[in-house]
Amino acid sequence: MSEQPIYVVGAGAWGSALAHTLGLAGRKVMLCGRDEVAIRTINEERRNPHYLKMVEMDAHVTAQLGYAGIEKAQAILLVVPAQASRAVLTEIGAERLAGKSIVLCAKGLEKDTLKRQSEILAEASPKAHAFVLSGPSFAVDVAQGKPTAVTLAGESIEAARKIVDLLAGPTFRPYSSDDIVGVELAGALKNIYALACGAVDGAELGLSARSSIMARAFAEMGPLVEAMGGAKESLNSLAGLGDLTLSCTARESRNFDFGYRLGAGESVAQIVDSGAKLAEGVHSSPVGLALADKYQVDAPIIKAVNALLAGQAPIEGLVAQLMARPLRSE
Ligand SMILES: NC(=O)C1=CN([C@@H]2O[C@H](COP(=O)(O)OP(=O)(O)OC[C@H]3O[C@@H](n4cnc5c(N)ncnc54)[C@H](OP(=O)(O)O)[C@@H]3O)[C@@H](O)[C@H]2O)C=CC1
Ligand SMILES: O=C(CO)COP(=O)(O)O
Repeated sequence: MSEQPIYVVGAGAWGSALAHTLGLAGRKVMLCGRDEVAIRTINEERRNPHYLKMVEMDAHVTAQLGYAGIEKAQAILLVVPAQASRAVLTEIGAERLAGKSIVLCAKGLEKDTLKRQSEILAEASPKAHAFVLSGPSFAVDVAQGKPTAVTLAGESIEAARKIVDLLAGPTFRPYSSDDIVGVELAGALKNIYALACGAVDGAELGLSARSSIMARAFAEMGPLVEAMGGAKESLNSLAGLGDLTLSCTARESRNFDFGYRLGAGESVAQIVDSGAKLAEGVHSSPVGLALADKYQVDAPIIKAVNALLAGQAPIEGLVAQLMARPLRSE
């Protein structure tokens, strides 16, 4: 029997980049999208007309509308925005996902429910096996074959290693972890902090201020991760420190860019109305704050980002408030 394809659900920037890199590694891939023109163009012209247009999609990748045949997938990568995951999993259906390895690639927390991606999967298909892919990885870099290392978490190291072997390629190197909670929180929270660091840059508060926010963000994450059942040590990883560093320093990060524009004086509405790309942190910020409240963890930077998004204060005022907090040891 010929090799069953890996299904990649979501033909946006990250889904297309992952499909292409898996194809380059010799894997058979089915890329599932919802846009007819994109599907046709990928199959006929080997490029996604909406995302990463410069990339010639590897010949191992086929695209299709919807999820036909997904029950036979070797593994499934879920690569839609965090707020869309539940609807997509529900549409695919619990039965077709049962017993399958599902690699959750979104870096976000669900609004209203405060759920992580693996919790959403457990509700949508209790018999599916959750894995989490996270770490410093811009789609454009991965798609262009630039060297990238990421974290792949599963219920156990042994389980994670099987998926690592399936996804690894010459330029894409996953490291295994058994801390699903820590890894998915790291990915979601770094987007909130990227908004803060972007705003600091946009307001020209200086590189020293930006690094201070990054370091304090790293310290802020630990107690929340631990309170929610993850391991603080998981933050010393590609998914933790690695992604925080990338997203908090690069204008290529959509979250950083969104924050930058806020810091430079635009409002959330202006940025959204201008057709800004997906910035997961905008949706995850209120969830992060609610979780910090729920677990009684001090999270002044997440609080500040929420105030910034709500238009309650400019970043300059919020940083001044952070500077006025009681002095203490690190
Ligand atoms: N881009 C990156 O560098 C990285 C992104 N990620 C994470 O991956 C996730 C996806 O990001 P990314 O691919 O960049 O985002 P994009 O905005 O580039 O793409 C999102 C894709 O999901 C599709 N989609 C949106 N809503 C639905 C829905 N309800 N049902 C079906 N499909 C839907 C979109 O379809 P349509 O085009 O038709 O709107 C689009 O193809 C995010 O959580 C992000 O944080 C993680 C690492 C790197
Ligand atoms: O997660 C990412 C890089 O690791 C992509 O970041 P943005 O979603 O901010 O562009």
